[in-house]
Amino acid sequence: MNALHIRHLTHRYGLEDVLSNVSLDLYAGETLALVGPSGCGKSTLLHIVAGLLTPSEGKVVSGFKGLGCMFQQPRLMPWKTTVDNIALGLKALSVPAAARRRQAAALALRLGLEEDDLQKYPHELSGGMQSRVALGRALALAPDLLLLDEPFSALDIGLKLELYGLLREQAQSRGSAILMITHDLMEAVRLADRIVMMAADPGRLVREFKLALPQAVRTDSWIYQTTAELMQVEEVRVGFGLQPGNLASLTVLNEEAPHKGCRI
Ligand SMILES: Nc1ncnc2c1ncn2[C@@H]1O[C@H](COP(=O)(O)OP(=O)(O)OP(=O)(O)O)[C@@H](O)[C@H]1O
Repeated sequence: MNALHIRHLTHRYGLEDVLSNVSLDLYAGETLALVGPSGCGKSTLLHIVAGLLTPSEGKVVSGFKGLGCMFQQPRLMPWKTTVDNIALGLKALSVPAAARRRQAAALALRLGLEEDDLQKYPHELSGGMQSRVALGRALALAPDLLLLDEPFSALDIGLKLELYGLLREQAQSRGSAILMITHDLMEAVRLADRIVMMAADPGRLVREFKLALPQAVRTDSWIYQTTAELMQVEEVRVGFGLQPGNLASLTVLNEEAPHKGCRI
C-alpha cells in the first residue's frame, strides 16, 4: 500500500525552530487533517512534504507517485484560460495539446464549471469558480497524494459543501490520500479520517483523533456533536485560543495513542 512516512522532522528558519520532531504516517485512501494555531508550522510541513522546502533534520519518505496541491489562494496563471490552467500539469508531462484540453474540459465540467467558462481567463471568473479551476488543476494528473492548504477557507458554506463532495468523489474513485490543513474544526470532522492537533513554539504534534465513522454516512448532527466533543479536549481548546474547560468523555471519537514524535 502506498504511504507517506514523516520521521523526526525538525525545521528552522534562521535560528528559530518552527517544527520540532514531527513524525506522521499517511496511507492510501486516508484523509488526514492538520489543525492548530496560526504559526504552528502547518504550511511549512506541507511545503516540506511537497518538496518545496528541505527540512533541517529528519526525513520524508513517500511511496506516492503523483502529487496534486491546492492552496488557499487559487494561484491561477492570469494569462491562461480555464482549460489551460487545469491542463498545466498535463502539458508538463508532454500530453499533446488536443488531448490535454479535452481532459481538462471534461474535468472542468465535472467540477461544475460550464462550457462558457472554459475559455475565460481567471479575472473573468468568480472566486468560487477560480477555486473549482484550482481543484481541477490539482486533480488533473489523477494524483495519489493531494496536499490541501486551507483550500476552501474563502468560500461560502454552500460552495464549500459542494466542493467537499466533489473532492471526496474524486479522491475515493482514485484511492488518493489527502493531507489537508484547515482552521475549521468542523471541516476537519466532516472530511478527515484522522485529525492531528498541532501546538506552536515550536510546532509539534500534540494529539491525534481517529474518526471511525465513514465519511459517506456522517450526518450534520454527527458532525456538530463530534466537533462539540472535540472542543472540550484540553489541547484542542488551547490550540483554538479558548479557555481550558472540563474534559468531556469522548463517546464518538476513538482517540489514538500518541505516536512517536508527539509530545503531550
Ligand atoms: N520563509 C520564512 N522565513 C522565516 N520565517 C518563516 C517563513 N515562513 C514561515 N515562517 C515562520 O514560521 C512559522 C510557521 O509558519 P507557517 O506558515 O508554517 O505556520 P502555519 O501554521 O501554516 O500558520 P497559519 O495557520 O497562520 O497559516 C511562523 O512563525 C512564520 O512566521
